[in-house]
Amino acid sequence: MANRKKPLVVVTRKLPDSVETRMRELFETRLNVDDRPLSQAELAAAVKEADVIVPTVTDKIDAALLSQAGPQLRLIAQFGNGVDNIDVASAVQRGITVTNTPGVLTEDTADMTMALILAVPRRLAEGFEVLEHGEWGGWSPTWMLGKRIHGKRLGIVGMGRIGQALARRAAAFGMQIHYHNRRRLPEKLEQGLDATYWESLDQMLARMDIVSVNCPHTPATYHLLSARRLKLLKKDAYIVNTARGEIIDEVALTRMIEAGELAGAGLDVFEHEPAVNPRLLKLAKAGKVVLLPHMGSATVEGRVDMGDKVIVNIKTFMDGHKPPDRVLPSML
Ligand SMILES: O=CC(=O)O
Repeated sequence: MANRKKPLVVVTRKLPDSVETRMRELFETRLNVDDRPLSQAELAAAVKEADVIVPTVTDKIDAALLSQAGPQLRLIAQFGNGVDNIDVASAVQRGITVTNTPGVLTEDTADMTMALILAVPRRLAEGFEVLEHGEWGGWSPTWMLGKRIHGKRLGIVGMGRIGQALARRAAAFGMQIHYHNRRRLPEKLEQGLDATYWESLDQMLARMDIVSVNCPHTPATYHLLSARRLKLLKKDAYIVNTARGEIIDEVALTRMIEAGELAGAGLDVFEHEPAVNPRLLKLAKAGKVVLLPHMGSATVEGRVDMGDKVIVNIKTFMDGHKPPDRVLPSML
């Protein structure tokens, strides 16, 4: 650690105050006080010097960047659950450990998913807009009717922590829970969730009223909901995505909603963030989609918990132990 007593930890974005204070106490820390995202050149300068880098979902830590890392870089402690911004295999090959912050954003992300499941069929954004524009003519038996949630079939794609937390919420709203996952859940867990397993994603998609994407983005899940698969959905089905934009073929999805081949969508994530396809924005104006700017895990409590996890991972690693939230290529 190059004549330094404490490891140099470079943090790429502004983190909650309490997290930054604790980091300063424990490590030699370079923070990003004005929260401007770092360019690739600035990231390269950081990995040349840092013992530990703390990136987030918006930083591209690919093989090209890692090839510029100094030999002192030992740990990439991601502030976030998803690690699709990091070339984990390259990092591990170079002897760099990668960690993330699983678990602490499960409930918040499941809440946001449920919020979108409610918002799209029940036309929340449209209702708000009517009031905002002073266009409300009063209650009417046939005006602003949405679709009932109760009794509908929810198909969860990816039944990990967030998928399961969503299943518990949706069951409380009277929805029937279906899921597709690489591995079937243990029988007890599946029964506890009263969830129906579909080995075939295609077959599940064809029968659902609402489909929620809750799997990680990996090479295997890129465009998992391809144009072909989206066509399997019922014409009056809705899609919700709080995972990663890349899992759905966004152009195909947009085209299908425009053509009336799908009822609508609730999206918290996009294929080319922070850019949002203007055609999706147009569909939002028309009340067909509800769009949010990647807010799934955005709670004060969640972000502090994520920061605390990052600190535990760094401290444990620096103390010579295996950090609790190691990410291995075999897990992806
Ligand atoms: O999207 C946020 C995360 O993966 O933590």
